[in-house]
Amino acid sequence: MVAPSKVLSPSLASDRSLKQLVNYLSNLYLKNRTRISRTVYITLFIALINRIRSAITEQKAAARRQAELRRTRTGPTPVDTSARKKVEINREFFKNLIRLLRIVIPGWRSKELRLIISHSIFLVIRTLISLYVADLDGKLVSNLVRGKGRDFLSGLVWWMIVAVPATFTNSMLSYHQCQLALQYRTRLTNHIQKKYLSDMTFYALTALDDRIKNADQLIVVDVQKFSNSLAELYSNLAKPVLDMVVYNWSLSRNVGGEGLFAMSLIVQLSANVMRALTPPFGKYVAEEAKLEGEFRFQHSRLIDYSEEVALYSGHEAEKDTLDKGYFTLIKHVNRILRRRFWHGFMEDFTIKYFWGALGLMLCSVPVFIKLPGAGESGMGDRTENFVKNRRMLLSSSDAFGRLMFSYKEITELAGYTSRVSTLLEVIDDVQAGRFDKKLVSSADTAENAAVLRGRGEITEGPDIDFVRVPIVSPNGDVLVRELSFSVKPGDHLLIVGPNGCGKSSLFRILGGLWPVYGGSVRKPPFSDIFYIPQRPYLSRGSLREQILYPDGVKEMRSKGITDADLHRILSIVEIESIVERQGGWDAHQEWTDVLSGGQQQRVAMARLFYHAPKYAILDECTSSVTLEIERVMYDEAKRLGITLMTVSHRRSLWKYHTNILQFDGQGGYIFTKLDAERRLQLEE
Ligand SMILES: Nc1ncnc2c1ncn2[C@@H]1O[C@H](COP(=O)(O)OP(=O)(O)OP(=O)(O)O)[C@@H](O)[C@H]1O
Repeated sequence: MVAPSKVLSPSLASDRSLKQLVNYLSNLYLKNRTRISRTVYITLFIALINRIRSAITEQKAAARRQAELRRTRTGPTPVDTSARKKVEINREFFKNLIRLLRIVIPGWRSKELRLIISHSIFLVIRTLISLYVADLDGKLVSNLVRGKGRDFLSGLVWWMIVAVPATFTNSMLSYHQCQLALQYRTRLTNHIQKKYLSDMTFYALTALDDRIKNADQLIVVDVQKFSNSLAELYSNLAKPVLDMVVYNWSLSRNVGGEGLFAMSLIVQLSANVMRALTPPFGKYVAEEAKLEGEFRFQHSRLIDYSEEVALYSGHEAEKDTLDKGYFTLIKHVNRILRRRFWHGFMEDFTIKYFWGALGLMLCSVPVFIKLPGAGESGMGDRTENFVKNRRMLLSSSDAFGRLMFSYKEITELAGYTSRVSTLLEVIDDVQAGRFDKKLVSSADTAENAAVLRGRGEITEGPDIDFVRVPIVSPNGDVLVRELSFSVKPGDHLLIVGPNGCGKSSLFRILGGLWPVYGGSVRKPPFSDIFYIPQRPYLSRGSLREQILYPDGVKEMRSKGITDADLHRILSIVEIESIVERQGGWDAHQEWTDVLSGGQQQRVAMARLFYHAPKYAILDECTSSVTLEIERVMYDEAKRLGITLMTVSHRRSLWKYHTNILQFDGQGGYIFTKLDAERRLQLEE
């Protein structure tokens, strides 16, 4: 019999296919002009067309709803130039596919391979059951024709018994296919996220390289589509190939034409019955889209704040949040899968077998109940036609149709393979220090080009010492040709200069985000330097985690710090009241929305006191707080023995520093002591 999903598949429901179907049904009608078939064909014909039309309308409406939902949840999809790349089925595709297959099926003993094997076994079982059902069908019909009521009834009982393993196998196949897609996706997402959140790759990918514009879209959407496509392709290729071999071998034992008509009636009638029993899949899909959107949003957020997270070295904390987002989504998808499994079981059983049995009983009416005008020979002719039609339908629409569609699916898979592979290639390049960025025109000058070709030396030490280090932006703009300065523990450095002269860039080099193109840099280990930006980064998590970031509660406990200590830290910057106001330390909020700009800067200061690092970079981080709070902050930081490097235009801050690095915005700079005389000069 033909699955209802196939009858209603969008491809079949296209105008051309519909025309072919109409022609086909008309031919059948002309060949079978008997009284009963005329009535049955006309009814089924109208029902089928109605059903296809309503399926098209439903699908269009669902697609519109999905698109609407995606727009409201995630905003417009960013344009990715890699998407426009021409994708072909060639050596490159197979090479990339094999590379991805090695990730999603990591070994002979992997769960994925076990799933593929059991999926294949169920495919074989389904074909065998189909053959058996075809055989049984033939016997039933022949008993019907011969008027053997007893044999017909016992055949009918068998039919219902076989229905149990048959429908179970079908449900199992779709369950396996979804499980396989999910497994592939989990493997690939874990693989990519592990790489993406190591070695500051998430920062380098956006800031230092132009090839990937929307890593979030690739990781969240394209990986999923690739996984689905790969899982679908296997069953869509394996099944028709298997069917063709088996059906050729078994010659005339097919199910066929009558199945299509019976199924169209069954689909029509069962649509009403099933509606009452169908779980709210629309709601589930909406929820799934919402969770997808949230997961994607978390990735977008990481891109928005990649610099801050990188300088905080917060990749582990971010990975936790992303993993949590992903597993909430997968939990939901798994729940839907289980519902779909039982719904599919029930749907298959009712539509294909229960209603199939009723259809056969309907055909038996003229045999057991004498209809006026119906002759014995007419019955035999009808049966023969039915059997002939069955064979025709299966051989023409099933195996060949599937194989034809599989080419389209392979092309789609090639598209997703190319996108996911490009992401992995660029990640590998970026991790190996190979960047592809459009350079500014000034990078073409001989002198600047020479700077860009060079490489500097980086060593670890107790202090910060830059010797003749060029400051170069990622697009090759040489901001300062040679910068030399040093900061010893206990020195406090003030950095001033016009906008865009390279003040923050200095910290990007210090934090290891930008490459060192020349000279030598000596710096303490990354864990000894703490960065506070002008726009404080507030993570997704509890209020407590905002103070600890990028530490978690486990690290806090291991450091012997308690909530009372955190409370004391907050009271230094006079925001201890937010604990009560926001609902305690464990309260979860979108903190950037609920805290004011000044409060957010104070939380960042509290974070500095919690970590008490050896060095702190304060990048315009007191712009929204009062002079009094600024004083408290500098006094407390110095009391904790933190060496400070401040970027600020505020004069009030000069008195807290011992040295000054002053850029002129033309590539020149002065590095000197910041004593009373110098302060006077600056004030002039
Ligand atoms: N990811 C990037 N890609 C390309 N250019 C960048 C990038 N980040 C910064 N730049 C450029 O580097 C230059 C120096 O930037 P930087 O942020 O160091 O300026 P700044 O001195 O801190 O300025 P401000 O006082 O406005 O914060 C600017 O011209 C900026 O456009």
